[in-house]
Amino acid sequence: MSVSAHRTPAASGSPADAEPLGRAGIVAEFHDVSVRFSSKKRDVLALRNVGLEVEHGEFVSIVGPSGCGKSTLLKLLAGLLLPTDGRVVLRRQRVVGPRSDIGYVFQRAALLEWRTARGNILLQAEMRRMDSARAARRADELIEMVGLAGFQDALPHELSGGMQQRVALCRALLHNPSVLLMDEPFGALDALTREQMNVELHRVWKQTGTTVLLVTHSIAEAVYLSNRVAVMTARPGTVAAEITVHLPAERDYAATMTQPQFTAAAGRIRELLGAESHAE
Ligand SMILES: Nc1ncnc2c1ncn2[C@@H]1O[C@H](COP(=O)(O)OP(=O)(O)OP(=O)(O)O)[C@@H](O)[C@H]1O
Repeated sequence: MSVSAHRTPAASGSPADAEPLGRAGIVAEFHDVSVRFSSKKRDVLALRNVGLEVEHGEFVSIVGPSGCGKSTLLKLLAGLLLPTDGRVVLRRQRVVGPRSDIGYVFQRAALLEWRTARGNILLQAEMRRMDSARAARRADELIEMVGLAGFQDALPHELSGGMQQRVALCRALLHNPSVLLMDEPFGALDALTREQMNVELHRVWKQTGTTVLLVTHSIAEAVYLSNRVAVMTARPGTVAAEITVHLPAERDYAATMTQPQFTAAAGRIRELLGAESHAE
């Protein structure tokens, strides 16, 4: 199938542009980005003129109607797709192929069944040929940080869904990526586990200082976790509004849910999404 939003050639990734682009302090940039998927059967304009910037250390969530191109945005930043128009920039270099300086967490943990939790985390190190002693130290630190201590030798089937996602999170953070991309990482978990994972992710984000771009369908999750929430329109998706979340860095879950800053941000996002779902 020929698609105009090309999958990028494997194992490219070296930035073509030597001159740094964009502004210092901005890690990820989408400039006027459009993506069209064209095949004999279908022609889909998935994204239209998307503009978004993510600062170093920021936590930005992306919300929007189903099919508006949220996952496509993450794939563009990872270099797994190239835009039809516009420019995607990561760490001041244009994305021209798969980038190794990102971490990716998906809805399903996708762990190797025959490897222990620690073995799954260290897979990242093996694929990247990282120094094994350093990787092992980092894996142990992360296991401790996400509360998996005592389960490092468990096989995936011995872990709950939440624990499996913690393993996936450790695996994605092992190489200290410049951006952590998370695509509905807690969508398959029950509501209570999801809340616990939100609290843990917030703590891990504060501890590591990693820049995070999270795709979610949960307004509460987006507001609780983020500095900023980008709200997208229905397809062709574009960023309709950016809501800054004015919450303290310390966020107790239950208390946060009732804070006026939380309800104001969540209400505004709900309004914007409601307007979208009624749009033609
Ligand atoms: N590889 C592809 N080839 C053809 N069309 C694609 C491809 N990837 C995505 N699309 C289309 O692009 C649009 C955006 O898809 P995407 O998965 O980015 O949306 P999304 O907002 O993440 O959706 P959801 O919230 O339902 O997961 C959809 O219409 C989808 O069918």
